[in-house]
Order: sequence, then C-alpha cells, then structure tokens
Amino acid sequence: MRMPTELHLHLEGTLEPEMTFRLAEQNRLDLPWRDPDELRARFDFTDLQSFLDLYTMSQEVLRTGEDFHALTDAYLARAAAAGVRHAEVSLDLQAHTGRGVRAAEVLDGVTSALQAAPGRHGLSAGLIVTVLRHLPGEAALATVREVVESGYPVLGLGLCSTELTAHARDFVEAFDLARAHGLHLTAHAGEEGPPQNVTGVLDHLRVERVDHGVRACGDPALVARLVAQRIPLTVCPVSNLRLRVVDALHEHPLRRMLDSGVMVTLNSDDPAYFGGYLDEVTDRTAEALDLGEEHLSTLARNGIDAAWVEESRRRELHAELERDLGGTP
Ligand code: HPA
Ligand SMILES: [Zn+2]
Repeated sequence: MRMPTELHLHLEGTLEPEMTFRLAEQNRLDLPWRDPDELRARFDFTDLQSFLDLYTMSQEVLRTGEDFHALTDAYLARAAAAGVRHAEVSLDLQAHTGRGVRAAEVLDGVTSALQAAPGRHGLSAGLIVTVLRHLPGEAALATVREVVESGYPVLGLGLCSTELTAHARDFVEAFDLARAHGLHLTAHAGEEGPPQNVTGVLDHLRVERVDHGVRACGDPALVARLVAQRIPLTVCPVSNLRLRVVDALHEHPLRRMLDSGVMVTLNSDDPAYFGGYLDEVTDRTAEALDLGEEHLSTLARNGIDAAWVEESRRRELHAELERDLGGTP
C-alpha cells in the first residue's frame, strides 16, 4: 500500500550525493569527499546532531534559484513515483540566507517547482518554512516577517534542528506573527527531546501538528491529550532508526500509538540520507511492525485529514484512496 500524503519532508534532506556533486561542479565548489559513494559512506549517524552536521555541510552546494528548483523538482518526481498525491515540504530558509543566498532566490526556485507539480507530476504541493531552533527567537521572527512580506505562497511555519537547547517559548513571537498572517503551524518536538517538549510546542506555539512526537509515549496524560484533541503526529520511523531514537524498527512505538488512537501519519523526513523515500519507508515499517491493511489505511486516512488542503482537495484525496482500497468513496 502507498501513502497518499507526505507532510514531514525536508527538501534539503532529499539532496542525493549525485546532485551534490553535480551542483558543486556547476557552482565551482570543492567538496571534502572524492565522489558520491564516499559521501554516502558517511551516512552512518549516531544521533540527530551528527546528521545535522553533514546535512548542513552538503547544503553549501545549493546556490541559485535554479539549484533549489532542480532539488524540489527531483523530490516531486520521486514522491509521485512513490504514490504521493499531496506533499508539504519543509525548507530551512535561514540556513541558506545565513550563508548569503537571498531569500527571494531560494523561495522563487522552490515555489515555482511546487506550483508546477500538479501539471508536471500529478500531485499537489505546498511549502512549510522551518525556522531553526539553534538560532535565536529574534532571527526566527525576522525570517517570518520576511516570508510574509515576500508574497511567495507559503503554507505554514515549522521549527526544527536540535531540541536539546532552546525552549519553545523563545519562538512565541515568530509563531504568533505567522498565525496572524494565516500560516499553518507545526514544530519538531519529542524526537530526541522529552515529552515536555511536545507539551511546550502545543501550549506556547499553539501548533496544529507535531513533527515526530514519538517520545510523547513516555507520558500517558500527554498521549490522552493528543488523542482527545486529535493532534496529528508526523512520524518518521526510518529516520528514528537511523538517528538512533529507536534501537530497532520493530521496537518503534508507531503501532502502539496508532492502537491508542493517536492520529499518526507516516513520513520520510530526510530520504536521501536515511535510505528511503515514502514507499520504502511504508514497506519497511509495515514489515517490521507487522502492520496490516487496517493499520496502513488508517495511516493513509490520517495523512489526508492532517493535510493543510482545501476541503474539496481533501475529499478528492479521500475518494482516490477509497477507490485504491477497493471500497466505495
Ligand atoms: O529529524 C530532524 N529533526 C530536526 N531537524 C531536522 N532537520 C532535518 N531533519 C530533522
Ligand atoms: Zn524532520
């Protein structure tokens, strides 16, 4: 079975080593690796930070609007092949402006590719700008201001990078400004950090979804709240395995959370680094956790219900899914 939506996907995490080398040559940059295989051999991570270090270094090759367009278009082609019908992709805008690439250049490249997605690849797509938790709250606020004033079509605001330092409170102003401009809101929490971080982004940032959130499992009252308030979690089991949030895929809490009634969705996070796009993530997770048709169709329906789409598009996605499942729409 294939998931119709992907809601937790970092565009920079789709940068395949072959593209890294192609863009380095095009932009006349030296890389510290000999070839794509040597870079790929480094994809052996011990935790989130060890991944973020390499992910940040590789992104240096993304310089022009065309580079961002090519990256986005390549992901959309791969997502369409994986059966994705609607994608919400995250972009670490500050990581690029921080090294001197203009925000308009980045946003132009990404949004032009997303807008062409229905015609080119047969899927709908939107953009989530993610602010970095290791940077100050004032920097997040300035980025949100720049985004809302830019006029580019942005669907939502997210928060990512390491959870082990700053507090959600530091980002209240940025999230308030985004909300006031009609942006949807999400934040990474409860990946490496404790259940309190999930509560923090719900209470302080008033997010609609939580990215990862798997460590909420350690707090039954929080799980009950997630169920009662139907707060979607965008869960990424293969990412959690590769960043050692879990020791083995069969120990992942996804199935337990689903069975408890949590609105879990399935996602790939950084597929170029973790060895799998959403089709592969679905197959590996289903096999490791012995998920049957019922669990998988619940994950698929949750993904559609959690998507930030117009109701007419949601009905269309549901109708297609039910047709694929062989039932009546
Ligand atoms: O899994 C992640 N967690 C936090 N930040 C990230 N940025 C890319 N992937 C991740
Ligand atoms: Zn993520």
